[in-house]
Amino acid sequence: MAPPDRPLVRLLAEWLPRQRWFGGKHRPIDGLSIGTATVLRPGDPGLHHLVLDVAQDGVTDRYQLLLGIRRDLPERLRPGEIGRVAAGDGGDEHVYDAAHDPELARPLLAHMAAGDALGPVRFRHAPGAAIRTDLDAAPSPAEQSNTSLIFGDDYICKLFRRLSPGVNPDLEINLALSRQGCAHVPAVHGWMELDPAAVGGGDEPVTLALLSEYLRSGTDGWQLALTSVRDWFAQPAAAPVPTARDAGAAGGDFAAEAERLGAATAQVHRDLAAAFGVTEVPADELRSRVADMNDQLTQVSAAVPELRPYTAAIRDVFARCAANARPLPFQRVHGDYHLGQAMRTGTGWVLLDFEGEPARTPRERRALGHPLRDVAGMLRSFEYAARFLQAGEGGDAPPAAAEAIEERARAWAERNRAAFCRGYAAAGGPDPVAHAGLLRALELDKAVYEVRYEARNRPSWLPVPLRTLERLAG
Ligand SMILES: Nc1ncnc2c1ncn2[C@@H]1O[C@H](COP(=O)(O)OP(=O)(O)O)[C@@H](O)[C@H]1O
Ligand SMILES: O=P(O)(O)O[C@H]1O[C@H](CO)[C@@H](O[C@H]2O[C@H](CO)[C@@H](O)[C@H](O)[C@H]2O)[C@H](O)[C@H]1O
Repeated sequence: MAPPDRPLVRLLAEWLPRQRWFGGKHRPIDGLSIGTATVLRPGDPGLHHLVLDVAQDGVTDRYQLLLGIRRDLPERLRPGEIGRVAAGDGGDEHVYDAAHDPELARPLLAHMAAGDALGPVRFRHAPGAAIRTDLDAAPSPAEQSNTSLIFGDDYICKLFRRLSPGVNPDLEINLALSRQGCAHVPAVHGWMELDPAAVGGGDEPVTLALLSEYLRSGTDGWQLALTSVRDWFAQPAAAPVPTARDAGAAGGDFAAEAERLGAATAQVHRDLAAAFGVTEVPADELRSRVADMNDQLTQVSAAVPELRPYTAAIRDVFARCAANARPLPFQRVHGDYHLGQAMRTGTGWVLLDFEGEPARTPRERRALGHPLRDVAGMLRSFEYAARFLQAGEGGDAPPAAAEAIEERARAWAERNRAAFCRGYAAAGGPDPVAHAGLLRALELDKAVYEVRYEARNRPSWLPVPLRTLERLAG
């Protein structure tokens, strides 16, 4: 038998940067230590909850890991293998990411149903929730900033990978919206949290996981939008280039859904305002936000040279927004709103993932903002859907065909953007048309964020936000 691999912390430091959800892939790890280690299930297979303190560039971020330990690792669990460590008896055992092990996921439900506390890890259920404990888990195919487990047809349990101090806004907002009777969020059944004393204090427990109703009939907005774009591009090449108006004649039109999504967004904004309040902020506050937008622009153009041709034009738009600043109503918003954060179910649109942008600080994620910030996020997403397929369809096309594809992409995006804004305003949201300068600045700010996000996480997608910058910044 081969000798055991290196000590666990060394294995983890090598394994972490390869994970999709690891936020520090672009920086070397200077140090890694285990902050807390809690046995959730003894034996073989064993389940341990770890909080990892990862030091990078003078900043320590906290991640959580459900660590599985098995003497023999079945083939199906190999993709999650971290390595082998020495066992107490002189032999060795496999350590792996247990988020993908159905046998080890079941105890999480049982602990939530019972409201257990194991060391600093506490399991909670929502008032009145009776959690089923007989369900097996399968990993969600949608691996994004976090990792989710799907329990039968009933629950989805999101494990927050990077931990922020205090209550995670996703739990905080979902609970608050449920209390408002909001029809556009999934029911919360339970959650996991960490005693703050175990990680250096703080008043609030640290949210570890969120167990929600699984929307089994739902399809996420990104997939629906791509299907529509695909239909639209599949029109015969000889057909006249469509305008935004006649894009609706194509199969798979998305505009009616975009309009309904706009209306659902306005209703959620209204419920957020009712739950957390609205504050009228002075013009100076908006100018200070624009200064933050300029700071982000400076940082991203230093790191991503492809952004530099657009920097001056973006700054001009930001400057105009600051010059026209006036008092505005600010409130809690979604904060990272895009088509992948909304699911169309049999009864309507449901909004997901109120955690805010993964690269932002906890303070920024909970900060009040203008609701058009979310509108801007979704408008960007329509551009993404149109341009993402355009890259595949138009990549090798001769210039004339590429131009036709570009016009089709633009027509699809324009039609759906307009429909979303119409639905949003008709349902009582601030009219996007009446706030065009603010909206354009917010869209550009999101596009700059996306340039950094893609450069760090999915470099092959970088052309997607860049492709829209010329028009948006011009
Ligand atoms: N309640 C739910 N029911 C069904 N699918 C869901 C649910 N919540 C999330 N999903 C699926 O998981 C994906 C990622 O969820 P999300 O909360 O956005 O996670 P992340 O924070 O990792 O981005 C969504 O795009 C959706 O496809
Ligand atoms: O969903 P997350 O909270 O993980 O958000 C991050 O990842 C998103 C991608 O998964 C990213 O969204 C960008 O790509 C989407 C298509 O995949 C597109 O619809 C969005 O408009 C675009 O911003 C999001 O920005 C990031 O925070």
